[in-house]
Amino acid sequence: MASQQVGLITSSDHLVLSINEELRKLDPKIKVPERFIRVSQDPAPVLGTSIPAIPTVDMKKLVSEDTKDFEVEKLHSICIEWGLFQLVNHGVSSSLVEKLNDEIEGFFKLPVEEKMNLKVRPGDVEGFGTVVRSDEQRLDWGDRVYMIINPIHRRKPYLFPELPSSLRETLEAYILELQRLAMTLFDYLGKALMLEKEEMGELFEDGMQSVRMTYYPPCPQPELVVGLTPHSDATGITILHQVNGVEGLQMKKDGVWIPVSFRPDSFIVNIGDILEILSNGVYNSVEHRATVNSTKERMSVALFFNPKFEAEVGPSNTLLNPNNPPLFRRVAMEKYVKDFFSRSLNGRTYVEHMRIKPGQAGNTTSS
Ligand SMILES: O=C(O)CCC(=O)C(=O)O
Ligand SMILES: [Fe+2]
Repeated sequence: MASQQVGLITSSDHLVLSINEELRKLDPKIKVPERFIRVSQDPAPVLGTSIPAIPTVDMKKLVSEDTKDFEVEKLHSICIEWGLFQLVNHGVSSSLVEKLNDEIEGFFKLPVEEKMNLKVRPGDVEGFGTVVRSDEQRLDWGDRVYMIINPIHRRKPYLFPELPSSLRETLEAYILELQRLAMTLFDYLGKALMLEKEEMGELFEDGMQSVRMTYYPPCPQPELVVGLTPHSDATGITILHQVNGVEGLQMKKDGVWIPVSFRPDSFIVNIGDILEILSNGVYNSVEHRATVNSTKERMSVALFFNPKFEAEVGPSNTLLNPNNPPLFRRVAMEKYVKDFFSRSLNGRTYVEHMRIKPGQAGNTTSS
């Protein structure tokens, strides 16, 4: 039987792409179009046997007087060694999380024409769809919507306010809960790094926050594609929730891809570029990617927590001394965001771009 091509929806300017709804009902004989094929992109092996358990941080232990010293130590070594952990006993109610799951599933099931009302506009990166920067760009096997959610005046009037009202309300409640959680985590990360007491709060309170919701359809040849290109997050921390329990996240550790398995009632927290820079390289902004499978659709929602737009990002002065000079340049947050948005997701390129090269001054801003 002749192989069928999977339909793609592109906007007239070819900036935006979304995988057609028909992917849901894919005939297993359908061949993956060339533009999705990524096999040779990252040949790092995937650990198949004796997969190490993803480390766990227990929020209850972190905040309890009796256990917090031990848990902060643990948090510190996990952020150095892994840059990623599952957060249990996070205190976000399971009924809110279940409601959010239903809403996100409902959103991705909407007719594509409705979702395209939220499509990324030319020159922008926020909205529904993937920005396609060149004809050669290989595409991810997923549909996604990305938007800034905080500060509120930075919300695009045609995005967050235009989400279906029940999704918007649930997401709003979830964002509030996760803001609280993220600030608590920043507080303990500051303790773990032995920063000045107010340093984390001043940087991240009322910070720039964004959300990405992603839908990964089943793929007839999952080994040929990726759901989300390998990347590190340009954030302080990211809190990821896997909507329908289907796994697919992988992280790179010591040059090897490790499947990230976690308790369904936990969140995955990962260290982003900004915390690697702030900690002067002590913490690791972990490279990760999403894989897909042949039978099950997968969905995730990631909340990204960044410093406030007015802040300057750079290694914390508390950590610097003549024996520990800055490893990264300083940059105004506003510029950092602009630079990041002008690039495609791709490995750890941005954090490496911020690294001071031998002979380079440490106080220059990113170019
Ligand atoms: O879907 C996932 O598991 C990963 C999502 C992610 O890494 C992101 O949105 O930045
Ligand atoms: Fe990510």
